[in-house]
Amino acid sequence: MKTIDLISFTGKKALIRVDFNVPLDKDYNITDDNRMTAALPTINKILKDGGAVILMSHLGRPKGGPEDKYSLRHLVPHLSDLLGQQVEFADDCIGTEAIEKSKALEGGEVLLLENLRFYKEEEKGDVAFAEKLSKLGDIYVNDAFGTAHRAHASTAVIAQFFPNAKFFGYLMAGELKNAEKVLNGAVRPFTAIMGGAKVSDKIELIERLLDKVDSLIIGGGMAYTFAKAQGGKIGKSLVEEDKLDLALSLIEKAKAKGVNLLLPTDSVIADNFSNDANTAIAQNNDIKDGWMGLDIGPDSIVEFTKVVEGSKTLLWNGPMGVFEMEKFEAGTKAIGLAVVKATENGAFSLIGGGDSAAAVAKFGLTEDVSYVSTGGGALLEYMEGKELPGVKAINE
Ligand SMILES: Nc1ncnc2c1ncn2[C@@H]1O[C@H](COP(=O)(O)OP(=O)(O)O)[C@@H](O)[C@H]1O
Ligand SMILES: O=C(OP(=O)(O)O)[C@H](O)COP(=O)(O)O
Repeated sequence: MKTIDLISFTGKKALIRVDFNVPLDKDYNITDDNRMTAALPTINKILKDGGAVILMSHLGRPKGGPEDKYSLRHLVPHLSDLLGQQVEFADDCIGTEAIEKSKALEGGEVLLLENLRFYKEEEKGDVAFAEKLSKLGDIYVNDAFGTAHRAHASTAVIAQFFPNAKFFGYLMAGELKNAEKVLNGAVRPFTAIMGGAKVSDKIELIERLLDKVDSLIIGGGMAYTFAKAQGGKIGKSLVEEDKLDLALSLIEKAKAKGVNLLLPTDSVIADNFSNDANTAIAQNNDIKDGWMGLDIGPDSIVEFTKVVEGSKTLLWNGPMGVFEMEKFEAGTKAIGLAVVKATENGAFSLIGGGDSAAAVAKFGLTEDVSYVSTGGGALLEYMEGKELPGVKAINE
């Protein structure tokens, strides 16, 4: 793999695409800095070599012009703390200020550019815009795994201007290595745990995983589409009516391939979507009219936990319930603890997806699993077997 270990950055300016798309509260405090800390090893290696670092990123989804709430300026104090040195900031990612500040940058110094998505050219993958960005550095490094599934100017198009000077950062390399380990080098038994809101988001992944896993656990909101497809009464639980046939065919495929498919047998049900709702336990095929399933129930926890704890490779994408509300967090927490127990017993556990990472963090388990990916959509697409534009651009 073409990583930054192949070169020394002494006397060079590295232009690094990072994914600093971090959540901010209304006072611009960073509520989860995982994506920033994950990029530190790359930045520090280049600084240690004596190189200068120019960081570029997007933040949020601005509509194509500057908006203060999406300014990367808000990240400068925390990034300076993390690096133990003052980070310079340019009010624009191209133009005179960016050029002058990059030129003036000495080895060991760090410059952060303003949000790339303040230009609509970024998401359009505009070649002229990519070329302007490319002028700022001598070497291009892509460490933005979370954005690697986007064919944008800074993530993919820019690479053509560095035919002999484009590399993966350590975060990219680590993410790809771990995803590969699960997808093509899994020690058995291999269990995938899928959850979250919608089946439709994860169909392709489920289909592909049926060729790889020994067990597939399906929980969360998507489980009710399976329950209804099998003739169950699901009240007003989340359902995708147009995916009922697909759910049945996935059950059939699992059977044909000898995959142990586990669906919840019971649920924590509620009379409305709120932490103040009245709750009860119900069989998954017998949920009262007007009630909805918002977490897996106690019997399902026991069944799922057994399989998780006996696994040697685990891929977890999507929470088991509405873990953001205390009344519906038990299923996700129990599965998280089972993943940790399996990991302590030698399993490799990979957690992916923004909400799954948030759930693991909420229960304080981040340090106790093998790897929490910084990618949501990017990891899913990689696992589905798609070529990520950000990866392809470096490799070709
Ligand atoms: N039974 C359920 N009913 C409604 N929403 C659910 C249910 N179970 C989980 N969810 C919601 O699904 C969301 C996460 O789904 P998703 O985006 O697919 O996960 P990820 O970001 O980990 O890939 C969470 O906000 C969670 O509250
Ligand atoms: O947060 C991100 O992806 P994710 O929501 O899939 O985790 C990335 O920064 C990509 O952002 P985008 O989905 O606006 O292109």
